[in-house]
Amino acid sequence: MHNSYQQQTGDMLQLTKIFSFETAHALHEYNGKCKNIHGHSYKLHVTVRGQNHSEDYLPAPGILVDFKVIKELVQQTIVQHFDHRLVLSAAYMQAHPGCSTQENLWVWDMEPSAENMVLYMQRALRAVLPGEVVLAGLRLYETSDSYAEWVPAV
Ligand SMILES: Nc1nc2c(c(=O)[nH]1)N=C([C@H](O)[C@H](O)COP(=O)(O)OP(=O)(O)OP(=O)(O)O)CN2
Ligand SMILES: [Zn+2]
Repeated sequence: MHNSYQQQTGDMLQLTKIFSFETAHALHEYNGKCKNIHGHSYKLHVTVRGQNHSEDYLPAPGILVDFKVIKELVQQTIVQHFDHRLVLSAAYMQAHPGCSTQENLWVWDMEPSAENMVLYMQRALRAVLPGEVVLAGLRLYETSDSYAEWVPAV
């Protein structure tokens, strides 16, 4: 008899935690309304998986990594930095110098598109994740029907 977590199938055990934050941005050289400063209620889905899949089940306390640990790490490395911030590229700032007086401004070398944000987030998070888990994916919803996703190379 096998327990619920069966190595024989080669199945992967993953955990996902979802975060929300509000960020304003603009896309330099974008041909459309997103060239102007506007905000999104972002949703970030953070998925981790275990490094070691040799057990039929997880011994007590039965968890891969505490959801609380993921929560604290993501809050510290991502949410705190993005929430209620205005993210603009250096190129955008050069074209719109008046924005520099904004107290919550965060200037990036790159454009703060969903793609570049998720790339930044995977770098930041992979640097702090505990050894027993690896980052298996990040999905950043900019709107309810648009998201950028990072998945590791196989
Ligand atoms: N590949 C990407 N395309 C777009 C990005 C992005 O980050 N990556 N970003 C934007 C805007 O910042 C914003 O997301 C657009 O929001 P919104 O206008 O609400 O989205 P839609 O165009 O899908 O909404 P409609 O209201 O249906 O026009 C644009 N593109
Ligand atoms: Zn936008």
